[in-house]
Amino acid sequence: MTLKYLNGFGSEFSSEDPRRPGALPEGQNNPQRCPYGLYAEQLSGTAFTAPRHENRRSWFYRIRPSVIHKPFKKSTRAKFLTHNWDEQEPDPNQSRWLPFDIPPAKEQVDFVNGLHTVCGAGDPRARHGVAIHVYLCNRSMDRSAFYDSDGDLLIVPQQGVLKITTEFGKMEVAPNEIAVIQLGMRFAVHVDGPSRGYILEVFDGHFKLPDLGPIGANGLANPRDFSTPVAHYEDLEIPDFRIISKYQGALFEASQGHSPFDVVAWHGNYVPYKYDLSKFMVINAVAYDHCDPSIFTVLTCPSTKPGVAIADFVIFPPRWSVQEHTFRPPYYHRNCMSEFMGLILGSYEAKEGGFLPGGASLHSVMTPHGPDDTCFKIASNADLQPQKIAVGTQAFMFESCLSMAITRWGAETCQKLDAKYYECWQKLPKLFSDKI
Ligand SMILES: O=C(O)Cc1cc(O)ccc1O
Ligand SMILES: [Fe+2]
Repeated sequence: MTLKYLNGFGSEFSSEDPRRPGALPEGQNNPQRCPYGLYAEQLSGTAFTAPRHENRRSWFYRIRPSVIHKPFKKSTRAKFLTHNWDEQEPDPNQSRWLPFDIPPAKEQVDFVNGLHTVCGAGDPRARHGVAIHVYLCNRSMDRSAFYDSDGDLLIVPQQGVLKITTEFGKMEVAPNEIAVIQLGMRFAVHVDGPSRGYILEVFDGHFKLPDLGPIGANGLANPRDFSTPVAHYEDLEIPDFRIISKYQGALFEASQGHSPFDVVAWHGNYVPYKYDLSKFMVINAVAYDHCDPSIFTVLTCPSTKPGVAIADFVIFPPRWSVQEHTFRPPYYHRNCMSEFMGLILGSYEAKEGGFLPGGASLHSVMTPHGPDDTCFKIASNADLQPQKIAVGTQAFMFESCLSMAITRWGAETCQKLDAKYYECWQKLPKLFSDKI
């Protein structure tokens, strides 16, 4: 079935399941009795009093209000989900992980159980911080839904299509697309087989489109290319349906006797959405020199300091490289921000090998990094013709102003950390001479 979507970013949407025309109350949010005997429920994504341009909320018209559930109890799911940033000694080294293993078919793992935290910083209780997780799973969530009370989730599938049922409706998210499920939104993930991807969780606030400054009114990720599901309800009595909440870094679950995906109509501007990365309008240098990668920012979660992001989601899309008299790959650098990178498809221009789809790297605050020796040699001697950076590649970066710690799972348990990563720079030659 081809799913329908509503297009736009930050828009006021309204949607009604076509099976119940007129379900959305007209002219008011809280009629004394809602159409079809539905309950009205508001989901607030910002403080009631947030300035109008930032205010986010949606109204659900649902078969039962969310409050009908038994008490939450501590959950034993997702053993490697953590916000304990003190499990390991701090490590300023360059880190690179080989592709994370998806569990074999004999171990049945769903999206929630398959959440593994790699690194992060901050505290959801102070509502400030980030966590970077990978999901490694092979079966669909069954009679359960998940929501995050700590932050927004930006989900980057690398292998396998995610079929995400949300309170707002359904969306399908394939590799090279992303989904954002914001604070508190309930969802369940169905998969067709082995599935792997990355998740950026931000505790501070919501993702925005970056300002475009002199770029003008159009470019980068265009608002009309973001897609939000349309209302779709199920009216199901299900004994012991589990609502799983991530709350203050731990998982809790509550039992209820019905599906939470019972929203017949909704309206508002606080919604889940997806975006196809191939739609990104790439802008870059067309004369000389290497632009900073902020030119590829898809979404940003700003901090309170102007221009400084709690986390940016940046991609490295296929594009033409045309700069004259320029070393075209990423420059060598040390950054006051943390750079976590992953690879969705293909290969990354600064690394010839070792950085593979489904793997990752972390270059922490002020940790030096840049092209490996092979890349340096090739790029320093290349004939600078216009060159297409191959279609079928997509690396990305979660860049954060926070100094992130690696978890025990990331450092040890996953057994994917490449102890030889540093070697890729050791053969960089000394080229210094007395000739200019
Ligand atoms: O380190 C990286 O590979 C990411 C990156 C890419 C780039 O083009 C410039 C700076 C930068 O940090
Ligand atoms: Fe970098």
